[in-house]
Amino acid sequence: MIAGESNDPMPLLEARDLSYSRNDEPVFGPLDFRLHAGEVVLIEGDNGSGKTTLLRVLSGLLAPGGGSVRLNGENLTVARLSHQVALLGHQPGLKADLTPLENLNFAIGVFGLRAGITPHLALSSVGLEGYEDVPTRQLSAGQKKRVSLARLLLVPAALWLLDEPYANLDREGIDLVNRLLDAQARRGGAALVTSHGAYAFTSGSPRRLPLRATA
Ligand SMILES: Nc1ncnc2c1ncn2[C@@H]1O[C@H](COP(=O)(O)OP(=O)(O)OP(=O)(O)O)[C@@H](O)[C@H]1O
Repeated sequence: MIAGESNDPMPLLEARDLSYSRNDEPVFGPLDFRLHAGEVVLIEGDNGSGKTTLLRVLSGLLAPGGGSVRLNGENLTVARLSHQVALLGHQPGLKADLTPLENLNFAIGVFGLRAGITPHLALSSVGLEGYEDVPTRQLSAGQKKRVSLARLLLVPAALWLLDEPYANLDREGIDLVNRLLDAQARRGGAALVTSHGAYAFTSGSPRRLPLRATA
């Protein structure tokens, strides 16, 4: 039994005995953790400790080797994942030939749109006003990262899985990520964040989930 289980409100995300192995070699786990609405949790670990692999399992890209993941008390399904979980990976996940606006409209078509925001508003919130119609291939790495952040703002997912969201960003971009995480927590969402940087989510003192290389 996990400490505090009987008194806890329903967690947004719950992992029990979660593990992943590759070629019979353990990558992480078994892990038990819960993430509640309004929480940002930092996943910490050395290079190769399994942080990216964990996020890929939680986002449904990889099947768990063992254990279970529940979202709002229910087992993961592809339909639930696509509308409730947003993954920001190492790669920006954008079509290079499309403009930022076209990329965002594509994402809205697949994942839906959060109430009260538009693609133009999202792009201006991440400092990309004036870049709406530029082919994405012409953007810098940091500007592409900002388009990915605009996509997070647009989609209605309650759970954000952010893999090194600060990578390629300047100081102002780092502050932007922290403001977005704050806003996500305040509106009742939650986020799991991997980062090597000491600048990660400095608002309050976020809970930390340590991962250790198992091999
Ligand atoms: N596609 C793959 N094929 C085989 N092994 C892989 C693959 N991806 C990752 N690994 C291995 O799985 C382990 C965990 O990798 P993972 O990328 O999850 O670590 P990480 O904690 O995110 O690392 P980093 O801090 O360097 O980003 C490593 O030992 C890595 O070599």
